[in-house]
Amino acid sequence: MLRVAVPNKGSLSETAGQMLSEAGYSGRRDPKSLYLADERNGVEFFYLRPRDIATYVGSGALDVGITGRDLLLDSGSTAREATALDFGSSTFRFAGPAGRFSELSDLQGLRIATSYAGLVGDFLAKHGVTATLVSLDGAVESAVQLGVADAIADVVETGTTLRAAGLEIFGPVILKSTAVLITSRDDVPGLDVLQRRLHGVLVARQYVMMDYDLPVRLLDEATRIAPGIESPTVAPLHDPEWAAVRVMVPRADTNQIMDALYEIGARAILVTPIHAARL
Ligand SMILES: Nc1ncnc2c1ncn2[C@@H]1O[C@H](COP(=O)(O)OP(=O)(O)OP(=O)(O)O)[C@@H](O)[C@H]1O
Ligand SMILES: O=P(O)(O)OC[C@H]1O[C@H](OP(=O)(O)OP(=O)(O)O)[C@H](O)[C@@H]1O
Ligand SMILES: [Mg+2]
Repeated sequence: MLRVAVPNKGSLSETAGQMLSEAGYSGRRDPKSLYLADERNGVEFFYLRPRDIATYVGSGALDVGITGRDLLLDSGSTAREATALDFGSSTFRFAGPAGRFSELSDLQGLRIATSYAGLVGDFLAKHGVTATLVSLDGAVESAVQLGVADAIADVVETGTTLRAAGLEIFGPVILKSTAVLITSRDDVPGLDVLQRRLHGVLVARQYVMMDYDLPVRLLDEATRIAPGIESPTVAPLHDPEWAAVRVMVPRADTNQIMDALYEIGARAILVTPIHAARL
């Protein structure tokens, strides 16, 4: 059985569970369960703290896991990123009292609070800055007001937490993070199926199916607007001058593509969601 680590709590937990469920795997009913055997799919799920997942996967105790790229790098584990999963996106940034800092070298000799000492320590060393890291478990934004640090380095999503604490970001982007599938071996039986299924979920979320009718002479022009993954499916209509076209388009571009197709003469343009995909 493939042994998979899944976040049991925190920002990544709910969406990771949803993705696995959309990929056809069983999910735990009790949010406190730490283990589930999905016999039908040949997979065992271990629900662990996201921060610990890279350690389990890197050691070989578990085959694959879902965690954050920032947590993977912070852990120093030998596990590697196999697939980016397109949720739980954030940036990792330095922040300090509004107006006080403008560049990385301003941190020389100061105290930086963070829950990601490995990641921040590596970044500072690479850029030749020496600072004292103050390791905290969370709610790092309060560290400056409370006087235990001069600046912080933390996850920023909307920036609301920073602003509320009177802080602003400065200096280079330390990391762009997202949820990732990690592994330390390529030869695990069942890993390819898991990856293909998760990729299918991403495709189903990122694309919609578009159907429309079009005069045959306009097919090339329409294909330039919506080329699809391989190429659109074209079927004849009873009227020999018209065709029915079916094509996948990126969900985010749906309305622009519909407008452009209508403009050149497409009619009966219909959009439907994709529930599952295997490309
Ligand atoms: N707004 C966010 N806040 C925190 N983490 C986020 C956010 N958006 C994405 N993430 C990602 O979630 C992961 C953090 O996992 P973690 O378990 O620490 O979640 P958490 O929401 O901070 O939970 P907790 O603080 O209760 O432990 C990191 O990879 C981080 O980049
Ligand atoms: O930019 P924002 O949208 O405000 O989100 C970022 C905040 O969210 C996370 O905190 P979390 O709720 O995980 O608490 P924690 O700091 O205790 O982990 C993170 O550590 C930041 O504090
Ligand atoms: Mg947190």
